[in-house]
Amino acid sequence: MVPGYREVRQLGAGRTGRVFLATYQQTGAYVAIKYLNATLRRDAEFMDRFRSDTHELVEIDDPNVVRLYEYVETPTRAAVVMELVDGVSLRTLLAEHRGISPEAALTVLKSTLLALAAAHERGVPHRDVNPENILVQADGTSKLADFGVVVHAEEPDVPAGSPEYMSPELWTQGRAGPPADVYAAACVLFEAVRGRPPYRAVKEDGALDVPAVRDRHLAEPVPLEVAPDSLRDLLRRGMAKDPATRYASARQFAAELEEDAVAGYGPDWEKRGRRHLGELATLLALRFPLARTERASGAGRTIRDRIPRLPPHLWVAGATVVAVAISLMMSGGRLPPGPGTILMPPPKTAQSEPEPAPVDAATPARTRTSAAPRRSTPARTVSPPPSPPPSPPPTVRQGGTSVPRPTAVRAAGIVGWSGTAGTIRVSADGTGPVRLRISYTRREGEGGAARTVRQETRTLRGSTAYASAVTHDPGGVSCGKRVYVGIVVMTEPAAGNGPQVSEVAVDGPACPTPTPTSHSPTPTPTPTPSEEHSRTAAGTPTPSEEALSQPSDEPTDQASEEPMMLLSTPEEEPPL
Ligand SMILES: Nc1ncnc2c1ncn2[C@@H]1O[C@H](COP(=O)(O)OP(=O)(O)OP(=O)(O)O)[C@@H](O)[C@H]1O
Repeated sequence: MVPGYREVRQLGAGRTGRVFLATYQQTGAYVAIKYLNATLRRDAEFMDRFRSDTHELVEIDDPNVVRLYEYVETPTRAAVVMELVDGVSLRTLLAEHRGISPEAALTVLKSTLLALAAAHERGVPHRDVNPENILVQADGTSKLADFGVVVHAEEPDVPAGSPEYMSPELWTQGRAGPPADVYAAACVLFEAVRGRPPYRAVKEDGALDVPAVRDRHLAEPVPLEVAPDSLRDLLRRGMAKDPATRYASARQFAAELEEDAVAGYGPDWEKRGRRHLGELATLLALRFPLARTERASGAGRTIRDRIPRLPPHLWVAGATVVAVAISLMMSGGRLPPGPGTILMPPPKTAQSEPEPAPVDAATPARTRTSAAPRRSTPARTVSPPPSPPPSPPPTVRQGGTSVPRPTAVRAAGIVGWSGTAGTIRVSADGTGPVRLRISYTRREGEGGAARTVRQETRTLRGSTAYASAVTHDPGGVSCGKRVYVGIVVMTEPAAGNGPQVSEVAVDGPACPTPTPTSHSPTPTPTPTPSEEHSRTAAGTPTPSEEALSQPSDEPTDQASEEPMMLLSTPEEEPPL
């Protein structure tokens, strides 16, 4: 294992290695660690190139790129320590939902192209852009992972990469570079809207027919006829067979995408796209890396104990909120109990416990490239000593390289959620930036599915304890109807207690009672016991709600600097 980190559980394994969820021991911040597999480690050419790429990659601090914190190489391991993205891959999302809306597909593509532009401008191609390497978060933003980590094919004469996304010049001349990345990104756009890659061919046994896929990339026209009109130009130029007629750069592709998207879908296209993506990702929240974290380590044993006593009407399920709420509980979330808080029972079937992570603590670190957030000095690679020292060096960095110190978010919580207002509290172990991703949901009645009606992102910085007020217009409620208005809060870096969710019932006004014949007075509706835990849509705000209310809270998907109240005294830390 990488010195200085504690591995929590395996997140998955692909063709290039295994990925673990881990914490940085000094701060408790979550990270993801990828161990490159033996095939890659034995490939001297790959390793030389990858080592040199990491010098550039650690310097890239871009919201569209999964941040690379450290690259650590020992005689027996090569590990990439990176930002943990609490989300799902675009591959998983597409497998569940088939195609996504053109706006959502364009949103993902724009982020991917901006990530590529950031890396290309530092001279680093990605080499394997495909839906597995694009990670989508609950707020609909996405990040590109795995720069430079590309596996060689087992078949002879097949270049490294993923055949369904490989450009003609990569097939014929092995030329990986920015144009090939642009081509692959356009293939991802096609797959996102159609639910399948542009060129597919399978053998009788169901395995990919690689030579047939190659031929189709080389000779078959781009299947534009099955793509929405507004995407055709982008696909035509993005997937041009000749790199000279393709977009000149990822940045140019992104700029033209913006123009076409505005022309085709209006100025709000990205807001809608992100909202759609966020909804789809949120439905898969149980698969987020932090969804099972504390349960896996045993800390979730008292899940039932943490469920506040709720009236029966609050034990209701809407698809989105169920998913998030279950993930919250499985991650050991502790919501402040209150009448407006909704929590779901844990699933009936137990999830299997994770495999213990491989431990390699005795192996001395030999090469280490690292980045601390906002570090300005270039990363350095330490040359391996002639022979490993007899005992492992302390986890202190060799050669003066620094270790990442991302601010860890200890906990987040939602206090006093009323459907129209509430306060999000966040405690962190440092003053570095913490992004709050807030989604507001609404369900029509008990059996209704939750819809995300609004999302916003805020950035908190400069303190270790925050209270950030939110206000929300839950919309109208018809007479005699009840809706459930929810708030889902995630942080980046991910909070130690996982995503937070709270939901309240909001009742519409009483319907007028029909009085067919007489002029007898209309009976006053008697409040049901459950109404003690609801508030009416037209209800008068309580004094505390008034105190929290802010002027019109326009929906925004843009990151914004949040004016906030800083809590400086320890007792004012969130009650989490
Ligand atoms: N930085 C990260 N944060 C959160 N999850 C991650 C991160 N990097 C990878 N994962 C997840 O870990 C799992 C394994 O990833 P890995 O990159 O090894 O496989 P892959 O991308 O599916 O395949 P390949 O190795 O062929 O690129 C995937 O589910 C992926 O979504």
